[in-house]
Amino acid sequence: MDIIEITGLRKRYGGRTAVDDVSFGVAEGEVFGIVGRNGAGKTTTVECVAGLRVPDAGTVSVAGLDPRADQAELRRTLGVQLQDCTLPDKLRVGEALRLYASFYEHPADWRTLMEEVGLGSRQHTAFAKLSGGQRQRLSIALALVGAPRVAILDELTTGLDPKARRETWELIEQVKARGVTILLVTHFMEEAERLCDRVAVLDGGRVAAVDTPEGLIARVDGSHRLRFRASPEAGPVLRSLPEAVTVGVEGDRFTVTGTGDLLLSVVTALAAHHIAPRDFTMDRATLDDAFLALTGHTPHQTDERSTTRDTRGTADPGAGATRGTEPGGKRPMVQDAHGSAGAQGDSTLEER
Ligand SMILES: Nc1ncnc2c1ncn2[C@@H]1O[C@H](COP(=O)(O)OP(=O)(O)OP(=O)(O)O)[C@@H](O)[C@H]1O
Repeated sequence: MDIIEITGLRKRYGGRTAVDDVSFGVAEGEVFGIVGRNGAGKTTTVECVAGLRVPDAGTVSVAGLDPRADQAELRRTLGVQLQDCTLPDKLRVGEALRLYASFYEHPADWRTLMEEVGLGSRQHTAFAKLSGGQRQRLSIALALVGAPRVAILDELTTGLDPKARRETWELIEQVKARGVTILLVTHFMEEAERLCDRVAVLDGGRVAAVDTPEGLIARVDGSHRLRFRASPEAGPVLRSLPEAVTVGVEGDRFTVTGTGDLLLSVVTALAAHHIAPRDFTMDRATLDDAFLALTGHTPHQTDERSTTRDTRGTADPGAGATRGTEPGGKRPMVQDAHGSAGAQGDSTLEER
């Protein structure tokens, strides 16, 4: 049984369908990516997994739990870091971790966690004084302080500089190495390619494909590209190869795209005809190319169904958090549905 199972998930906001018949499963220990453009339905999907939204149709289960019906138990299983998260400016790193740890019966050791995420020297630093990368590391630590089996990390590296992004990736790899299952939302294909065992491509609220990054890339026609110089006789030889999808010629420069064993078949065929290629280079398609091939858009475009996001939250008093009340619609760093064992009331996010 998969640790996360989503079947036929559908969610509408007013007349707009955000998530439409989404199904996939996540195996325990996997880093599973959800990729898509802005507005594709990624956040809504993970909010349903976290029990923060009520699906209009379909079922979600996390370690056999129903995220809506079994909220108390879910808190012990699932750690959540949602997009645009924030904490009160004056709250210090150590205070935040100690506070969040206090919500759990069997938390991780917050001091150890603080060291592991590289914030040991920042224990007494106020949230407002942290850099973007440090805030993200803190948000990962807060998502893990309850020692969850599953962590949801939403757009973790958006807004980070390349160095901070790479450091965050290394941290996620360490979390994976502990056996934590990670549901990772991103619109950075490089991030998904590097970190994810499998990826669901969401487009217009629907699943366009679920596969390993390599599997998605292999679906791109002409996913391998060879460039070299050669004598004109190479043209007919290359065009006769079943592995070659396109053969371009400009003077003595050849560009051949294809799939599978393209390199081997090109080199073998040229050698058989005593043609020696020069200045040989090879590159392969990326997940960006696969995304474009699958959806017809680049991951950085916005879904035209999308509207400006509202704060999307209620001021649910828990964990000292101020969900939905921060300027700019920022959310608390870790949703209090899972961070505050003592939170009162319904933790569903408000809908327009
Ligand atoms: N609270 C809401 N009220 C109305 N519409 C919403 C609300 N939340 C999301 N939407 C709409 O639902 C669709 C899916 O949004 P969602 O945030 O799930 O997508 P996303 O892929 O996570 O995008 P982003 O990367 O921008 O967060 C979009 O059209 C969005 O405008």
